[in-house]
Amino acid sequence: MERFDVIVIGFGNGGKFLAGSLAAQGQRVAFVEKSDMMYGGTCPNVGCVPTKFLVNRAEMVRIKGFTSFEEKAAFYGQSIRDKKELRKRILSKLFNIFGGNPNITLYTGTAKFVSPKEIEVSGKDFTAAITADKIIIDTGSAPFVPSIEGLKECRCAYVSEGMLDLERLPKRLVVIGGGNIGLEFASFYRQFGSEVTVLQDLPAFFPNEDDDVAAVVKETMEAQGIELIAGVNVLSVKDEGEGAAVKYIVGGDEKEVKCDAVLVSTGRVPNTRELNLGAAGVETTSRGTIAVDERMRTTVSGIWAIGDVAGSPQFTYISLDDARIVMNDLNGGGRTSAGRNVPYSVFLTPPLSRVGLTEKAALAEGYKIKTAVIPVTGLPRSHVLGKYTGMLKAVVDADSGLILGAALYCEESHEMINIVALAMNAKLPYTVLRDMIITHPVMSEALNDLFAAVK
Ligand SMILES: Cc1cc2nc3c(=O)[nH]c(=O)nc-3n(C[C@H](O)[C@H](O)[C@H](O)COP(=O)(O)OP(=O)(O)OC[C@H]3O[C@@H](n4cnc5c(N)ncnc54)[C@H](O)[C@@H]3O)c2cc1C
Ligand SMILES: NC(=O)c1ccc[n+]([C@@H]2O[C@H](COP(=O)([O-])OP(=O)(O)OC[C@H]3O[C@@H](n4cnc5c(N)ncnc54)[C@H](O)[C@@H]3O)[C@@H](O)[C@H]2O)c1
Repeated sequence: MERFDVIVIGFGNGGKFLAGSLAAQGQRVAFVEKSDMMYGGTCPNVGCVPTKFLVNRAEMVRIKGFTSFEEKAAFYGQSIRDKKELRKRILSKLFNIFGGNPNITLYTGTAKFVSPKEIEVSGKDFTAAITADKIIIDTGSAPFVPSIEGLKECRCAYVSEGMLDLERLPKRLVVIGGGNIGLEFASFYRQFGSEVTVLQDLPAFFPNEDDDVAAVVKETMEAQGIELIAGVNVLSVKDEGEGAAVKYIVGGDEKEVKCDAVLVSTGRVPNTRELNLGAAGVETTSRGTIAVDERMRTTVSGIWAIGDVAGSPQFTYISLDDARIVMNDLNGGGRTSAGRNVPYSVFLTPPLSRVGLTEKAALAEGYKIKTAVIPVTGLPRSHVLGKYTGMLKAVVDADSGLILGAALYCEESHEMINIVALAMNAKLPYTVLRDMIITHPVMSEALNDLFAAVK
């Protein structure tokens, strides 16, 4: 059995950071990744990067002025092929990222606990037994597929990963599940030229936003031609000719929608099944995620878990931040995940970005608040881009003047939101953003206007 100082299971963003950082400290690291198609984890291969590549390509349909479905379908097919090439380039770069590092041994195989300090790795043509006093689990998550009649057998039903390889543009796409994945795919497929219907089980879309923000985003998506149907119970998905028929109930009525492809985006479940956690005594939560404390320590001393598998917010930068917390813990620091401000962006057209509390959440938490809401129309950058859609909203603590949260629904909001998050993290009063000198003509100037409107 080969002995290491640390075993890192899973080549996600956090795992990559830990393997590199620990090796730089002179520790001998065994780095285990199950698939040679997944170096780098979900984000660069089948998650953030390919989807945002397609968001960007879909935007070009308008710029290039394609009008017929055939032109759009040809451009879409080429974009998927370009995306596949991009993945190959990223994969080979990530495979070689630790090449020549004498402190890192990369195993391409599935890791399974044999005891709290021993791991068996099963690769294509080898089995290895390895041991270390410290083990970090970063095995991520996989799509959850609900038990809907006919869904698993349906030839044209896909989860996000399969959909990202589909070279034929569906004329009609049905999306089951209106979360981040469902809405982003709905948005870029619509721009590529598909007719899109999103079926959401919850009574409303954007349940984490205030009603005024949710209404503007919904109206905009509908104006773009995306059909958003909430409060739905999907009954069945059946092959029909080359496509499928999806039956559902809404408001007591049974309905049917026909389509060429079905995207199933109904959430993701943690990858724990193959780990044989019982052999190590590592406990899981009622949601199936690995139970961790605020330092990402599991219930077994010497074993940590990070990212999606540990039930953290499912973002690649949180996998990284969890890893920073583990690194800090290993070095004797006291950093925890408590009170972390987690901004995020949903890459719609335009993107919807959020940080902190909504108005309704702030009131529910007992804050005395001031708010500001401004439209995007009239901002200098809007004129430059010719894009006038959206709104911005901020919530401020009336007593302290600190920013409690913001929703930015506008072009470039995925960049702007990090400025607001910085101000919140640094505990700056809202007046700092109101009065800050900001270059021109950029979308961030809107932060001057937004915080000037606080009342
Ligand atoms: C379509 C899509 C779009 C997304 N878009 C965004 C976005 O725009 N921005 C954003 O921040 N987040 C986005 N996410 C979420 C983000 O990709 C994930 O939250 C993030 O990748 C999780 O990182 P992780 O380190 O926890 O796990 P992962 O990146 O999933 O890495 C886990 C790795 O562990 C490996 N593994 C699993 N089991 C084993 C085992 N037993 N042995 C060895 N290896 C194993 C897996 O093969 C995988 O490579 C998106 C996700 C999807 C699916
Ligand atoms: N831009 C980003 O940062 C980004 C983009 C994509 C994904 N992600 C991450 O990936 C994670 C997974 O995304 P996701 O969209 O699969 O999950 P999600 O949890 O965000 O959304 C799933 C949605 O499907 C609905 N649903 C569940 N079962 C259903 C059913 N039977 N019928 C109809 N609707 C149903 C749920 O109510 C929910 O709204 C997200 O949590 C997100 O953090 C992030």
